[in-house]
Amino acid sequence: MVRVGIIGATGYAGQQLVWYLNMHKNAEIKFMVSNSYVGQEFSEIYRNFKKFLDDKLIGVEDVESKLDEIDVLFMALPHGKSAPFVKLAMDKGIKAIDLGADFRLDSEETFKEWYKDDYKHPEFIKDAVYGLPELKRREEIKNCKIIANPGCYPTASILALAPLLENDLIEKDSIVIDAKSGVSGAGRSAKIASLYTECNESIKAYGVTTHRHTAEIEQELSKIGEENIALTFTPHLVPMNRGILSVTYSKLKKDISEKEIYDLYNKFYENEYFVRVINDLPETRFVRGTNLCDIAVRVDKRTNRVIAISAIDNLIKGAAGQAIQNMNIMFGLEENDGLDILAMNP
Ligand SMILES: NC(=O)C1=CN([C@@H]2O[C@H](COP(=O)(O)OP(=O)(O)OC[C@H]3O[C@@H](n4cnc5c(N)ncnc54)[C@H](OP(=O)(O)O)[C@@H]3O)[C@@H](O)[C@H]2O)C=CC1
Ligand SMILES: CC(=O)N[C@@H](CCC(=O)OP(=O)(O)O)C(=O)O
Repeated sequence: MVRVGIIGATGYAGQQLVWYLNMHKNAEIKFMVSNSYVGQEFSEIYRNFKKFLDDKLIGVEDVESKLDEIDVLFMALPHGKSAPFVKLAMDKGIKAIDLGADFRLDSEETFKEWYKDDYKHPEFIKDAVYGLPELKRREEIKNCKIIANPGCYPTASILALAPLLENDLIEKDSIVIDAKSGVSGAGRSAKIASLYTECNESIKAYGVTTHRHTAEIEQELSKIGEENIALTFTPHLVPMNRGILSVTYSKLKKDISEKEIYDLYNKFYENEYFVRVINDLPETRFVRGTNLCDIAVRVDKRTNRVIAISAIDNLIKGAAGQAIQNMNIMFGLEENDGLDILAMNP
């Protein structure tokens, strides 16, 4: 049994972690931490858990004394807030999985440029592994102390583009990513932009040229493509609760058929339980509630562009599901333990 603690259990990503871990046969939730609801039952905040998980939430000041009870500490906190808890976990020799961005970027300068903040504990960057298992990082994930769990848009976008770069099929300065997210991606805290009246019956681009996920996507794609990649990433907010659709465009380097590209995608993802390379175009409703990522590709012969499209659930493959997938690898469990769920549709 893997014993876990969750800080930020009351946020959207945190409650999704709780949902999956609560029914994970090989994991046991030892404590859940909140900032605003200390002393209340978890099921008072998320009433779908009533009778199934009524444990009381503890405060951040109690975390240190509870670390002896767990094997791994999950953090689903605003940026910059996880690093001090990671330090506590490292001091106790406990593994840490951060759903935020505190250890995702390899360079302190890049972090400062995109997050307008300093890395809180840069001494741990070397110990953190970017936890996207489908990039063939399982050995590193298994042996590391800290998982920097990828962001939601980066997960969808990197998985869509990785086989093209691995096979050197595209011009590296030609990548454009047009991605759309449901509103839960913005978290549960009150913000005017997330109000029903602000986002219902409307769609908008935001963070154009400035979204911090650009750096994360560039970092990981540059490693696969073995050269520095700069790309255009434009996120959009759409009026649905969850889901990300990432539509990527890049210029092909050579004449290659759609069928040949599909063969390369199928080979790249042939042993990946959570990636489905599909012929139909991905839709968020078919991955909703799951840890799956659906991917399809099309070639536009007129422009010689390849369009790779992916769909994920931002809270699951884009956050909590991926974090549990990483935990499963770290603790030698089956990778799909507790995550073997299909979308309920309609
Ligand atoms: N939403 C998503 O789709 C995704 C989110 N993530 C990442 O996961 C993390 C959490 O995001 P999300 O769940 O959306 O955010 P929410 O705003 O929904 O939740 C934030 C959580 O952090 C807690 N918190 C806030 N401030 C503090 C503090 N100073 N000390 C301790 N706890 C604090 C809140 O506690 P309380 O409720 O008690 O106030 C809450 O549990 C972020 O880093 C985000 O980037 C990653 C991928 C996808
Ligand atoms: C719709 C929406 O607002 N989405 C969030 C992405 C949240 C996320 O997962 O990213 P991090 O973990 O890197 O914060 C945003 O664009 O900021």
